[in-house]
Amino acid sequence: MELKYGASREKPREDAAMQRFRGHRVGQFIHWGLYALPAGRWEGKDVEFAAEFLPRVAKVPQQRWEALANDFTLADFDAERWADTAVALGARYMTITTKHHDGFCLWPSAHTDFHMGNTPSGRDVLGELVAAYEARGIDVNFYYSVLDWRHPDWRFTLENDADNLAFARYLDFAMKQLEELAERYPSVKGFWFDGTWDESVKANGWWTWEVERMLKERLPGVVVNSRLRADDLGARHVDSNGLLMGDYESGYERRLPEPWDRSVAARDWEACMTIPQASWGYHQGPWAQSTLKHPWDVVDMIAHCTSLGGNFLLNFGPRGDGSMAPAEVEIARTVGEWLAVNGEAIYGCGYAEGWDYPGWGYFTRDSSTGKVFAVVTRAPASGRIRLELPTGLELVGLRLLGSGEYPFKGLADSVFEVELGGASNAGPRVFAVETSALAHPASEKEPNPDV
Ligand SMILES: COc1ccc([C@H]2[C@H](O)[C@H](O)[C@H](C)N2C)cc1
Repeated sequence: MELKYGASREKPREDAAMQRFRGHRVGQFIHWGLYALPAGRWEGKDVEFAAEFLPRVAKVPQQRWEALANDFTLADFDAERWADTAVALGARYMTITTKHHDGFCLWPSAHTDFHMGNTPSGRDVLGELVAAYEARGIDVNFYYSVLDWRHPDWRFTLENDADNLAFARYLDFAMKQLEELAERYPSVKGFWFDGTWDESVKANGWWTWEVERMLKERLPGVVVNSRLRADDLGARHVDSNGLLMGDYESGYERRLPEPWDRSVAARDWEACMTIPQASWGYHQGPWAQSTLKHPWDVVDMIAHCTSLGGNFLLNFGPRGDGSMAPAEVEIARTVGEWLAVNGEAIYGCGYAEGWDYPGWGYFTRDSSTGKVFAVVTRAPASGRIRLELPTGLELVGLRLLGSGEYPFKGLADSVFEVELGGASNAGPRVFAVETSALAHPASEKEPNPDV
């Protein structure tokens, strides 16, 4: 159907900026704002919900929430140290909450009084972060919440002309803030929009289309997530013709494509994930701190995303004083040490066409060399894995990344067995799989009676 504000393309972007984003595969998400000060606790009680939702869940009066800005002293905030955690993690990009749902801005915005300029330090947090991360070769993306609980013209729904007039003023305010971000920080590589699920935004698909157009005009190459977009009819992420809006699908929030489904690889996409079970902002309570993910589970998620051509954005919630949470830094370090040895199977890699899902982990393929990797994240109880190659190929070599050649046994045409040899304390093993065409044409694989 004819859409004015639908998808701007039918196929994935292939320009250099998008190829760079796609090849990053691993990013560091950061949620930081006033919510890090109470950190999930209000009036002495733990509120067992995402820390960044505290003002809503605990029904904090607006003035009391705004007064937190006076305590936002950045006593222990050091952009260099944050950037060092991204290096430790092996992240190639970082996405920072410029403004979350409470409306507080991490930059001195000219369009509101609720920003860093009106805090004791007055520091431009975004400016310091952009400098520190880019000094380490790490791209910076901006998260921006369209939803704004504080702005008087925000509306969840549009019930009457007064609502429409107010919300038009709000959209104008938000457009001005986005123009301001593009103006002040022109090296930013992407925008991650959030807070676009309400009826008010869905009824203004034109505005979401305009935002994408404005940003791409001012910042050529900039990457925009699908979560910004609504079309003429209010369809989100994917337009009413079934085409992806924005440059990559960003619907995977605290979840990955389950079950593993090769059709996901047809699009660019990114999954974002918390380290605690369910809080993006730092939550000090045992409700959050007792649920931190194991580094090897994070590695499994990274390999899962890569095997389906997606990026993985792991979230960090710095504490109210600006220090990173030690437990999160430790997880970053362990994951980064794994990536330092095995990143060859992740960075610049994607879906391995023709290689079936093996069950014990994932196959990935280097998008430029075609080299295939086997990432064993769920070693079978037998201690051995079966490598089933695409028909017509034979296994001529296995190289355990970080060590060297690895033995295997041929069981039949295109089926090989690999003895893993006990658990590895260095985390999931990765093999580079070298193959060549079978000397004799292999018989077709046994037909699978279940299909
Ligand atoms: C359940 O409804 C939600 C869940 C998460 C969100 C926000 C989180 O605060 C975080 O910013 C995440 C990326 N976003 C979707 C918003 C609404």
